[in-house]
Amino acid sequence: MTDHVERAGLQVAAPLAELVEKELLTGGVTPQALWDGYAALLRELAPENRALLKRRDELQAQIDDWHRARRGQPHDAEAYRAFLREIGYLVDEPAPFTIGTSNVDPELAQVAGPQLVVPISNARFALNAANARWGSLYDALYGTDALPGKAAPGGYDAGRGAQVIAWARKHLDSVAPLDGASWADVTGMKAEGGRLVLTTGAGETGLADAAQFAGTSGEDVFLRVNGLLIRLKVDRSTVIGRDDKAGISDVILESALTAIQDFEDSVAAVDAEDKVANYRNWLGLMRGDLTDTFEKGGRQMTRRLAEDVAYTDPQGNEVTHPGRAVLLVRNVGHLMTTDAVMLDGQETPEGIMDALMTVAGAMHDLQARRNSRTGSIYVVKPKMHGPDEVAFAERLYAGVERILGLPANTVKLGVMDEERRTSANLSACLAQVKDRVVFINTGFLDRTGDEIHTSMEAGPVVPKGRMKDQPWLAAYEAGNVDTGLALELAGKGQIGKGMWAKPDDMADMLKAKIAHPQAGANTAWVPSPTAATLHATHYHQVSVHDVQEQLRSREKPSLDALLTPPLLGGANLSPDEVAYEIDNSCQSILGYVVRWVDQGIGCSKVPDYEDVALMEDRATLRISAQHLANWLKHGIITERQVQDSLARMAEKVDRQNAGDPLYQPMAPALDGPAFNAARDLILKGAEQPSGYTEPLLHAARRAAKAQA
Ligand SMILES: CC(=O)SCCNC(=O)CCNC(=O)[C@H](O)C(C)(C)COP(=O)(O)OP(=O)(O)OC[C@H]1O[C@@H](n2cnc3c(N)ncnc32)[C@H](O)[C@@H]1OP(=O)(O)O
Ligand SMILES: O=CC(=O)O
Ligand SMILES: [Mg+2]
Repeated sequence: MTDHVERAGLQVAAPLAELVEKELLTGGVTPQALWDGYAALLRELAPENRALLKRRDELQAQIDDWHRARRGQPHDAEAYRAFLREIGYLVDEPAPFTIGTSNVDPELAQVAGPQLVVPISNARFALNAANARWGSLYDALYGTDALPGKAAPGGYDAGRGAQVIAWARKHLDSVAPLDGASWADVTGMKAEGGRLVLTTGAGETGLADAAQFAGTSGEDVFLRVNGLLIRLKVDRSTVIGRDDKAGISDVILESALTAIQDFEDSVAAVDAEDKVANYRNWLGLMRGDLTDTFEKGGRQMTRRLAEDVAYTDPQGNEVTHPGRAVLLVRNVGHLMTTDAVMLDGQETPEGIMDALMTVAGAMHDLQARRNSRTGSIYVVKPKMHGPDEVAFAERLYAGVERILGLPANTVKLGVMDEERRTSANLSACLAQVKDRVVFINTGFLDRTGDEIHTSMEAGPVVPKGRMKDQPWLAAYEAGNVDTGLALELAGKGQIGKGMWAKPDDMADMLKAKIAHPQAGANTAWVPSPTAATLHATHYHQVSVHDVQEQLRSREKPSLDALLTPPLLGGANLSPDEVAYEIDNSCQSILGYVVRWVDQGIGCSKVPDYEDVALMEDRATLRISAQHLANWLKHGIITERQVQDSLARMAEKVDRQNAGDPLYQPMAPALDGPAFNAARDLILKGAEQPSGYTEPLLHAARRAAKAQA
């Protein structure tokens, strides 16, 4: 274990003490004030944190007993609802209130657009995410499967280029139409008398909606569609601009309005060294001086944060527009403890450490205001169960503000709606943070894991692929939007939707993810900058504001629908279906866990059973592990089948990773920390707290690090 030093009665890992004392603090906060405040906060809150986790376990035990006693009987929605109310899982609706969060940047409060998520552990990616505010539509279309076919290798493929240009022109015709002409006819563009004048073969024309003209920079033209900027880059010196009638060399979209720098499910951080490296990346982003030097395409390059974008508006004013996404930071949840800070010989809650360290780091931005122009600090809090846990978060961040001398509610909170007890009591949860909440996001991946775990004893659940058709999911997604609208979150923050987990499948994303703005969400998660740029086109097509206005009057989904467990019931599964499901889940569990445990990679593109690259993180792992644990418990599958599948799938995963020089094969030994963790996640899945994967993953990664 890392050396510890004593600070205000705490045992603090030496690298963390060094970070705090030499780099982290600003705004007149002294190390002594921080350590004193931290110790007092821990004495007050750590016991409460433990009590909240105990309460989770008690409720789960009562729910398990209820289901066991009714095994084989049909689901009785009324009795179940009454029972959940009696045990305190369901609480009363709060007294009427509305959300009162203020000082929120327009990227969260007013404009609808994509939200990118990125592991904080990778500086190169973290910088890229910040810079993903702007992305080339031409590149996003050219280099992915968004359009049929593929670019021919070696140099610019003019045929592919023509496809890209045609798509982009058609898109502009649909979202920024011209008066009686097509963008494909345009041969020149100029600003004249505050209007955009476009030359075509048939003469001059303008935008059908003149207000969509946002300005110019040199020959470049800026349009604004539903609040998002589109830059038509004009450069006849490039291969594309030279052959383009209007000289347009690229169409650059305002893409990731916001990005979440993630300390949670996409990273593998298990000790003080890992945490400090991650805090340092966040600090660099907040100071604005983070850089990363790496080799790409045989060339050494250094990545740094992008500059703002300047243009002249139609009235002739010089405008500076952000060049970077507004960054939020996702802290860990309430579950895990850390030995980076010990109190009275005990590990302390990691969430308390994250709160203090990430908010202290973000204070560097409060002067410069390069991230938040309104002087806010945006924290995302995951995996909270119900109003008491949200109230605890409120006290935690209020306590952090006091220690750091920040005005109340400087810290804004994004609440992940991703545990069932939160979805079922969402208004009561938000009442606890009503002046700080800045987003509610349906983290449907964790939510699916919790759905399975909560009803573990109720019976076997449907196959993973059928989860999305279950009543609870529709009620959850709609209920989140309806609650956000009813509490007047619109205009003050984000009503968000979940991740697109197939980073290589952009054609499908283009078709499917328009459903998110159409459902009234003013943001939704994407896994990469390219996906952000393509998803931005959906917000051009859909006015989320108009959708939200229409949704206000719809009937709220029923609580009973939300609480209907996704059970298989009498449905029969063929042996082939069962076998496929086991192999598919074992393969994805192994594929993810082996990189997590052996290499400390918390989020990766894992080739699935059919070699399709899927984004896997801890939430997708939680689903697969809980799913198999549930089928095992109810005899749909046997332990023997799981063991056999794990052995076969380990060989498959070894083959899929054969090209990675750092990879340690799991077969034939099948007894390394990674393989054992994967097996335990299934065989001991039912007894993991809320079905979480962190305890087993952390233990295995620490063992692997110790072995190395
Ligand atoms: C349930 C939940 O909690 S979901 C939230 C957790 N999930 C995430 O955070 C997903 C984030 N995404 C990722 O980590 C990555 O996209 C992965 C791991 C899925 C795929 O990574 P890779 O295989 O390396 O991606 P790929 O090779 O397609 O792209 C690499 C390029 O895209 C960039 N990139 C890819 N994803 C991201 C991202 N999320 N943010 C910033 N840049 C990114 C890389 O920086 C790289 O560009 P560069 O070479 O110029 O630096
Ligand atoms: O955090 C996101 C999720 O889907 O879980
Ligand atoms: Mg989650």
